[in-house]
Amino acid sequence: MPYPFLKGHGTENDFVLLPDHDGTLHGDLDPARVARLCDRRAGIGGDGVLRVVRTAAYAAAREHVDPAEAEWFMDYRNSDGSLSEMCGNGVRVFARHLLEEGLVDPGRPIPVGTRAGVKVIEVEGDRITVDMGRPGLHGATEVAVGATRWPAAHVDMGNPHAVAFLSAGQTLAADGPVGSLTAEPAYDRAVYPHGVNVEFVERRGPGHVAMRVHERGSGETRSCGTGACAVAVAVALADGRGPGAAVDDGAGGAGPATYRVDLPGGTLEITWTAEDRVLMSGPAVVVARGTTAL
Ligand SMILES: N[C@@H](CCC[C@H](N)C(=O)O)C(=O)O
Repeated sequence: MPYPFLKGHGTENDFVLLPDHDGTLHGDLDPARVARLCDRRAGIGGDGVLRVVRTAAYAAAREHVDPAEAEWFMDYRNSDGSLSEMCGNGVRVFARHLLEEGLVDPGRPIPVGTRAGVKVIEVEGDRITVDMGRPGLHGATEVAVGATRWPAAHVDMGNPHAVAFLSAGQTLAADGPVGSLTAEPAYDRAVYPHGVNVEFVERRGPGHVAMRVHERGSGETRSCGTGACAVAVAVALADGRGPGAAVDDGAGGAGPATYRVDLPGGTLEITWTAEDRVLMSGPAVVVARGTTAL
C-alpha cells in the first residue's frame, strides 16, 4: 500500500523521511526495506532513513528518551538498514521537516529524541544549530587504507568515530592515499566492536579543515554531521584548545574553539564550548515529497 515519504539533505548527506507519527505504519521497517528505499537506482535514494515518530508511540524510543522531554523521535537507519545512535545532518533535516509541517512551535528550541538522547535544535533562517552534547574522548587508535596507516583519535558523538590526520604533503584527493573510499578503511575491531565512522582530515588554515568520511552502514557520504563534530574536537585537542585548555578568550578565560569544516557536500561550523558542549551549525532542506509502495 502506498505511504508518504519526503526527501531532504543537510550538506548533501541525504535522507528519506518516513512520517509515521503514531508508529503504526512502519512497524515492519526491516533492514531490507530500508536498503530498498535508499537504493539510488531502484529506490528513492539516500544515505539513510529518518522515521518521524512520536516518542510516546514507539517503545524502543522510550528506552532512550522521556516523551515529556521530546515529543518527536528520529528513528535513524543507515542505508544498509543498520541502526545508528545519532545522525547530525539528519537531525537538522528532521527539525526542518517538523517546522515546515507545523508540528513544532516556530521560534522556540526544538527538542528531538534520538538513540543518543535528546538533542536541542535552534533554527534561524537557513541556519540550523544543534547542541550535540558532550564528546566522548577515548584516546588514540589507528586506521588504514591499503598499506597506508594513520594514527587516529577515538571520539564519540553518541556514535563512534575515528579521526585520522593526513600527514604533511598528503591530500584528500581521490588519487591520494585516501583513495576512492569505496571500501571500508581498516580499523581496530577490538576498539570498535560495532563498527566505526572514519574521518580523514586535511588542515586548510587556522580554524579551518577539510574532511572526507567513510560512514558505518552507508559508505562514503558527502557529509557527516557527527563526523564533522568529532573532527573539530580532535583538531581542537591537537591545537591545545577546547574546554580543558587555558585558551585566552580575551576575557581571561578558556574560550570556545570554533572550526570551519569543509566537506564534499558543503560546510559546517562546529564550536566546542567552554562548557564542554559541541554545537553544530549548517543548512538543511526538504526537497521533495511523494508516495511510495517500497
Ligand atoms: N551521516 C550522519 C551519521 C549517520 C550514522 C553513522 N553512519 C553511524 O552508523 O554511526 C551524520 O550526519 O552524523
